[in-house]
Amino acid sequence: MSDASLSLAGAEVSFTEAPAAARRSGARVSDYFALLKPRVMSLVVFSGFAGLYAAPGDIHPFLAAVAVLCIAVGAGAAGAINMWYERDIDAVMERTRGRPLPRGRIAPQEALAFGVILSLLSVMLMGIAINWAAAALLGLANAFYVFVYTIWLKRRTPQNIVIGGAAGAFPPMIGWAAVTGGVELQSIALFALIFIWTPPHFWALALYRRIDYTKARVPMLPVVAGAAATKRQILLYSLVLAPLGLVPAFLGTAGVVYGLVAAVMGLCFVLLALRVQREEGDKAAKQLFGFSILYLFVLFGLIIVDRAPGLLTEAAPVLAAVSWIVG
Ligand code: HEM
Ligand SMILES: CC(C)=CCC/C(C)=C/CC/C(C)=C/COP(=O)(O)OP(=O)(O)O
Repeated sequence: MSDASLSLAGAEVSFTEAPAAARRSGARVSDYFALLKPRVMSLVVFSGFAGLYAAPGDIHPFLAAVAVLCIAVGAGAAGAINMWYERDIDAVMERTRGRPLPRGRIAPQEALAFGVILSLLSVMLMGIAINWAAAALLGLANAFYVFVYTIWLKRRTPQNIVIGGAAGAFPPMIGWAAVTGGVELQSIALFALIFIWTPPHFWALALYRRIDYTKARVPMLPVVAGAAATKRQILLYSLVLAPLGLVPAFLGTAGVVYGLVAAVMGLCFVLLALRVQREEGDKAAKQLFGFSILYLFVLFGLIIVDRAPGLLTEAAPVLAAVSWIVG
């Protein structure tokens, strides 16, 4: 067993590498599943499906399911490679030290092989079964997350997620391309929505997890520029996001119900960002992080529902949640 320790901002941080034997044995299906970052993947799959569902044209339901599976596996595989590359910082951060690699449940080379093989399989399957435009976009998103965000930017600049966040904005565009075979203004608008949503989504979390990032020496904005500057940036992006959320309604990707809900939720987003700016503690930042996730789920949910009017009644719980938050 090897112990490692490092001194950061006056604090002694130590972590322990798991024994090699533990790294080789005992990996369960659940450990491999955890490598796919399943909770983040849920929203990736949802937004990818919304892009597919909203696109003009027909796709056989079986092929639609294959396309969504490819998006899910491709995104999860990128997450596995990200966890392989970041196993050193994941071992230091409280939020991530329970992951399979720092816990020694899976050997690093196995995680890497798992991620690379699934990445290649998802892109190949998308190309062969669906079309090569969707496959190219999936490969690009995967490479962007691994090479641009994880390897190049994350440890170098506080703008890491502004640029690298493009990776997570691809899924609706991939879903759209699975149906149409191309990229159009409407799918670019869905991409832009997630792209601008990502910085407030992540900086809200980074605000209340900044000790973790300081320990791990990751130059996230709250660590490098401080809380006040981060809060100003969050507000700025929220002010751009609120009107951007309306664009799918203007472009006809979604209807009036979507437009109204997007307006209300955009306003709530800005109000919460203002609260983050006013408050000293972490409570408002935690609320904004949670709300950011609800925001995307609801908007992309309504893009789906607007295409299938019969589903509107099934969206009642979501609308109830929105009115609860507004109230
Ligand atoms: C570079 C861009 C992004 C960064 C840096 C980022 C960062 C994070 C982090 C650190 C977490 C906590 C994860 C955990 O410990 O489970 C998180 C949670 C989450 N993210 Fe993001 N995120 C980004 C983009 C996205 C995108 C594009 C989506 C989906 C469209 C997304 C969906 C989610 C969801 C659903 C959660 C909640 C998971 C949970 O329940 O903990 N994120 N994000
Ligand atoms: C192929 C495809 C569609 C890819 C999309 C991948 C995707 C959802 C990227 C979003 C970026 C993300 C979740 C970053 C997590 O940050 P982090 O890696 O810094 O988080 P961590 O600290 O939890 O590891």
